[in-house]
Amino acid sequence: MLRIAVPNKGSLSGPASAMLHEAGYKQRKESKELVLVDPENEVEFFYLRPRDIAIYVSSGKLDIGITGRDLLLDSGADAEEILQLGFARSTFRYATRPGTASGPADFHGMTIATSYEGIVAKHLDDHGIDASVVHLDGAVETAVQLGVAQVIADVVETGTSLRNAGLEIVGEPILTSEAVVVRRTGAPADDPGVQRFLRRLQGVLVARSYVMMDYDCRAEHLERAVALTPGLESPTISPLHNEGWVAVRAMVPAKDAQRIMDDLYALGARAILTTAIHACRL
Ligand SMILES: Nc1ncnc2c1ncn2[C@@H]1O[C@H](COP(=O)(O)OP(=O)(O)OP(=O)(O)O)[C@@H](O)[C@H]1O
Ligand SMILES: O=P(O)(O)OC[C@H]1O[C@H](OP(=O)(O)OP(=O)(O)O)[C@H](O)[C@@H]1O
Ligand SMILES: [Mg+2]
Repeated sequence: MLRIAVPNKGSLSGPASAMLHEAGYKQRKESKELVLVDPENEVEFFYLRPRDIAIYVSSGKLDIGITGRDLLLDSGADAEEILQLGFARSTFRYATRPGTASGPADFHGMTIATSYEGIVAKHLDDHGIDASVVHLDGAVETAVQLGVAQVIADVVETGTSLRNAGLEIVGEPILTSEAVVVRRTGAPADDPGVQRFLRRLQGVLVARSYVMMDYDCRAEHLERAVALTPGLESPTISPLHNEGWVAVRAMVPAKDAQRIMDDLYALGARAILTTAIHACRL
């Protein structure tokens, strides 16, 4: 049975469970459940603190886990990401009060507050910056106001938390993060259970970002129409009862669907329909 670590709290928890549910797995009904067996799908889910997940996976006690890239890197655990999941997207950045520093090179002798000590210590070391790091569990934006640090390093999504604390970003992003699937570094890549799990999640990712598009067009416009809807491999073309017309079916990126429909219409295509994809295996 495949043993999978799932975040039990925080920003990753809800979207991770939703994605697993969409992939056909049983998910816990109550936030107090710590382990859930899904015998039909031959998997066992362990609900763990997001920060601990890479450590469990690197120990080999669990086969794979869902966590944030930033948490994986911060842990220093011997684990690697094998699939990007597209949620909990953020950047990791330094911030200060305006006028404190124009770049990380100015941090010499300052104190930096963060919940991600591993990432910050490595970044400072890599750039030869001699600053102290103070570890805080959360709400690090307040550390400057309370005089615990002159600089913070934290997760930034919209920047609202920084603005509310009167802070501004300094320097380039230290890293960009999103939810990822991790496994122990060098674990066999061809494990059939892991491969099946990844295919299911990839199916969800595709179903979320593509729609199916159908339309009719005159045969003489087919090449130009197909250039707009090339599909993932190649579109399906079927003859219509009306001579000189064909029906086309292709997957298109959901975000482009309306623009493509406009362009197809302008080309003379008609009966243009888009439908949601609920699940797929490519
Ligand atoms: N506002 C946010 N937007 C996007 N991703 C976020 C946000 N806050 C945290 N994350 C991501 O969530 C993961 C951190 O999860 P974790 O549960 O430790 O923290 P949290 O979501 O801040 O919850 P908590 O309230 O328990 O601190 C990281 O991968 C981080 O990049
Ligand atoms: O750029 P924003 O959209 O404001 O999002 C970033 C904030 O969200 C998270 O905080 P969270 O609310 O989880 O609290 P925490 O700092 O205690 O973890 C993160 O730690 C930042 O503080
Ligand atoms: Mg947080």
